[in-house]
Amino acid sequence: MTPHINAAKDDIAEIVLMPGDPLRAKYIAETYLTDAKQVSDVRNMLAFTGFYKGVRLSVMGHGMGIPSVSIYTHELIHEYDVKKLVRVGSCGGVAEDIDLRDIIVVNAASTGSATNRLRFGGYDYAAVPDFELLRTCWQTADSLKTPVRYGGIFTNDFFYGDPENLLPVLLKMNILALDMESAALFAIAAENRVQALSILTVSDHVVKGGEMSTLERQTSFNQMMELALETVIAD
Ligand SMILES: O=P(O)(O)O[C@H]1O[C@H](CO)[C@@H](O)[C@H]1O
Ligand SMILES: O=c1cc[nH]c(=O)[nH]1
Repeated sequence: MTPHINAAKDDIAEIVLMPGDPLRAKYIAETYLTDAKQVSDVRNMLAFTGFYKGVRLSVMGHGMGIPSVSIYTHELIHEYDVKKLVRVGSCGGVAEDIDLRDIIVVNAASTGSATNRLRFGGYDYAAVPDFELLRTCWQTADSLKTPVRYGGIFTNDFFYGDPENLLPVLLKMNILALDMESAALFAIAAENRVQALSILTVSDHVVKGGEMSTLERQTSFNQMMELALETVIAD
């Protein structure tokens, strides 16, 4: 057990799917896993373990922002020997040709957070997902015929009140969307030699407007969940 996870060591699988929202974790477990049992509830950051098509895996919320995802992924890797972490999150669309409900598979995550720079001795770290997992996801999306966009996102420390110069540079550099965790997830995975991937659904568009309801965010990311689940069992 850790300060933030009260599962017994063997109660967490080597593969963990991670939405920000613990209720989305509950939804995934109830909808897709067989023999799912709740294995952690500290701070209501619910975790479940069960089977998807015979493969044992866990689903756990990671909360919002880099500090939160960093705590949970650190504990999962160091105390529970987790080897594969897949974020299944929401994001804010930025690029003009991105629409509400689009699925984005992140192939690079820039960030304004100082954490990766500190981790990387003051240099600019290129935060990328695990290539094998990314390749499996690409093959899986192809075989499921799931329309997916691949591209760079920006992991933001702000949800409200972005610095004024942020949006223009994101548009200039063809950043597809904003989230608040992927860049740290990729760096932590690389540092610990485990695999990470981030699949996001566009829940709102910061330039064009429009947003999904809270209930929709909790429950209607099914295509993304199926892509993530089929990817981890194929990898
Ligand atoms: O829906 P999740 O996975 O939490 O992802 C996005 O939503 C939260 C902000 O509302 C941040 O965590 C951001 O990364
Ligand atoms: O990080 C996020 C997620 C969804 N929408 C945003 O604007 N930002």
